[in-house]
Amino acid sequence: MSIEKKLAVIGVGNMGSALTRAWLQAGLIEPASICLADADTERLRALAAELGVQTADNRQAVAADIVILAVKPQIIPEVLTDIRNRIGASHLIISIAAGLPLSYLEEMLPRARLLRVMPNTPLLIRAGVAAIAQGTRATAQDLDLARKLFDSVGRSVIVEEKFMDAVTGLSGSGPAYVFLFLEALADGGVKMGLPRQTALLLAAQTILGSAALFLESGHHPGILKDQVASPGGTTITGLHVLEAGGFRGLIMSAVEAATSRSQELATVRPTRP
Ligand SMILES: NC(=O)C1=CN([C@@H]2O[C@H](COP(=O)(O)OP(=O)(O)OC[C@H]3O[C@@H](n4cnc5c(N)ncnc54)[C@H](O)[C@@H]3O)[C@@H](O)[C@H]2O)C=CC1
Ligand SMILES: O=C(O)[C@@H]1CCC=N1
Repeated sequence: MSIEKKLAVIGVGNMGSALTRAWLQAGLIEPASICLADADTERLRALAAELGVQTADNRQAVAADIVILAVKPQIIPEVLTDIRNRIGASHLIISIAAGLPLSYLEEMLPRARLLRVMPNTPLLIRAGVAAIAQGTRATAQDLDLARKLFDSVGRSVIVEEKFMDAVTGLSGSGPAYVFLFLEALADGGVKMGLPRQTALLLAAQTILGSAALFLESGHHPGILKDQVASPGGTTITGLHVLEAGGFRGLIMSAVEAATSRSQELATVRPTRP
């Protein structure tokens, strides 16, 4: 199930390179149909040589049907200055920049069809999740194409744009919270005498298996938690410590803070190019 379009990725740092690799590994697009652009020419050259794709500067790269904007939100105005004169109604532009509203992009690129997407890094192993919000000029076919792109590397959901900052605070940033939890879980095991590698494997498979059990069973997480906690046993003793330490509240506050930061990023962009 490949796509026949030409695709450009502008900004091939953590997320732009992850997307490119993942789409190639998924067989969604041929290397010859991909063009990458990045201000860091050394990184660009190395990645393109490894993946067998073309490179260009930002202006040339947009000789493509689909353009992924994968630079930091603060850099987007600079990139738009480079490309805006070359962007027309034939272009589908997909911005993955945190916080940046579709209204701004639609104003800057007055003819392009636009989508705002928030993916996450597990897409590298085709286990990502991406939320997609539709711009006013984007069509149903554009949404279908975006779903195809992001479903090929995990799952996707369509959301109203007003939810994108919360999505960013939850699943966009979420992998980092989970890695922190994974590391801490393993650290606990190491403190109790387990070898590091064994502790990391136990922690990782516990997180993976628990998430899969939730998704496959369809049970509320509280029911699944209760099934682990034997009366008077070890789990309820551990849970008490987490509750006393405000674990749930802390996680909720992290999502809230990251969401607020995403909202802030909508306003810190430099002035109109
Ligand atoms: N890292 C993540 O997990 C996620 C990131 N995002 C979004 O993806 C975007 C990129 O984030 P990261 O990949 O983490 O950042 P990054 O810093 O790793 O990559 C940004 C890339 O943009 C390049 N760049 C800088 N100025 C440029 C210019 N004028 N023209 C072309 N390229 C330029 C840099 O050289 C770098 O390679 C951000 O907008 C972020 O909000 C979205 C979802 C998840
Ligand atoms: O930290 C960030 O700003 C980006 C957006 C979501 C994940 N990483």
